[in-house]
Amino acid sequence: MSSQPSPTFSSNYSPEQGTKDLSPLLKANGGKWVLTESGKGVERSFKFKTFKKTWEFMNIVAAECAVKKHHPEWSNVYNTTFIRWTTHSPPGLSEKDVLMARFCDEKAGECGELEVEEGKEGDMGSGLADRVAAEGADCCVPKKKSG
Ligand SMILES: C[C@H](O)[C@H](O)[C@H]1CNC2=NC(N)=NC(=O)C2=N1
Repeated sequence: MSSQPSPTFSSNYSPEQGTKDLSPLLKANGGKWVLTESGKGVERSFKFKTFKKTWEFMNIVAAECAVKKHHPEWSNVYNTTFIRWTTHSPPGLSEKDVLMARFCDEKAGECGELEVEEGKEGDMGSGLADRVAAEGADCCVPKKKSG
């Protein structure tokens, strides 16, 4: 048994509020999300009947990301998508991460989410998301204003 990480919130999200908002979403409290090793994010996998259903769900999430101006670290293979919510700047768990995690739970239910077998949900898709985050992402580097 390894010890549970504790959450690290973004500097603009009070730990009191964050803890209150996040707690019900965590597996430890009957939710489905687990904290990342660093405590700066939450992650879980979602499984659906088909690729089409999975893609539909990802489309719904992507549309909400555009509204919230907040993106996930995620990956997909066939009928499973792995999603991690973390904020890059300022680093840690932000209110948007918690809102988006809750949004995903709700929409996945509406898309017919299937149970992932206990013990099999573990690292599904996290390796791929880690690689993209480490090698590819220049998403949240503050951009210089042009002109
Ligand atoms: C300007 C824009 O809002 C920022 O770059 C946003 C975009 N989406 C983001 N998403 C995530 N996950 N973390 C961020 O820090 C972040 N920053």
